[in-house]
Amino acid sequence: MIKEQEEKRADSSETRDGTVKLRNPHIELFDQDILYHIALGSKSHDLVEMFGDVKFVCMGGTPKRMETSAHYIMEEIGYKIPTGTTLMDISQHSYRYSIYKVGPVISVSHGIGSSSIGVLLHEMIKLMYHAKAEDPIFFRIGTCGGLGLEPGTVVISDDAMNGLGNHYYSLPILGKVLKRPVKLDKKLVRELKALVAQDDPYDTTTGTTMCAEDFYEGQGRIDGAFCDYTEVEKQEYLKSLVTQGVKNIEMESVPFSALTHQAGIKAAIVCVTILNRLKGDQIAVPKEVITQYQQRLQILATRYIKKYLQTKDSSCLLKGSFAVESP
Ligand SMILES: O=P(O)(O)O[C@H]1O[C@H](CO)[C@@H](O)[C@H]1O
Ligand SMILES: O=c1cc[nH]c(=O)[nH]1
Repeated sequence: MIKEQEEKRADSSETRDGTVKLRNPHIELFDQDILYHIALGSKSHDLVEMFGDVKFVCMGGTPKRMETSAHYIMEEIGYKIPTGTTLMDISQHSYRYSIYKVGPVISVSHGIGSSSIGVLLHEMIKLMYHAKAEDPIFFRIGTCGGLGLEPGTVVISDDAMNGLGNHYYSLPILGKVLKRPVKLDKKLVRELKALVAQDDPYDTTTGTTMCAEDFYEGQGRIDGAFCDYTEVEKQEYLKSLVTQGVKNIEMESVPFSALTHQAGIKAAIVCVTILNRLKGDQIAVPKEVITQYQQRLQILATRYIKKYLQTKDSSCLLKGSFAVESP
């Protein structure tokens, strides 16, 4: 009972008026808050006008995936931009991350690994705060290595842990290690699972995601530039992960789930396996197949977004960002 209550409380991302609260008293004292890596600022841009309607922030590793995803969402939610214009990368002048906006949905790339997504999360959370966006939900849609799963399987994370099996995000701050607990919204996991269609031609499962600090040795691969362990030791390690309920390995789940939880933002991670790590390390799947696999993530996230928009006031389908196409 107590556990249930705790879960309910922890699952609730809602602050009293739904806007994102910052746990940083300094920001309010600045003349302007410069969101350096996304090339936006609280004074240089009207962030409320630009992003006040945001309900979803979808993140994924590559700019191309997030641009494609924005186009897919645009099609699916029936969002129109003027003929002769195209979606534009709002943070193009940062040369770091790419941000697309389609009505109430932001689609943004986060690069590889904890520090890259960590920096972006600070700035996206602050962006939501400055924009006064209400109850935004964050999704990470990514690729991963599966453990005993058929390539192309979709994994909805219900927990995340680091390479030491810890369910917290540790970061050295002022010379001391700060640990922030990992927490994903259980209700959101259930809602996403409920959107899996019986005739989806692939499996969708839930489980713990391991977040590695590296693609090669950090994930126990034997195909990096260095390797000080044997194939047998690697297999033992991967099997021990399976016994801990780990379904997949990627590189951002821990900071993503810890920092969104810290900000009181509901968040979910949906990844597609591009290989079965119990069978090998090299990614031999053709790029076109990986692109098809990635569409499965867009499909699931978009089902959720559409359902949300159908049940809420569709007037949030208002503002986007587009650029005029050159003739
Ligand atoms: O496909 P993305 O979202 O980049 O996610 C996975 O792929 C990258 C490694 O190839 C890491 O970022 C990992 O988390
Ligand atoms: O094995 C994999 C595949 C994609 N991304 C990862 O981090 N690991």
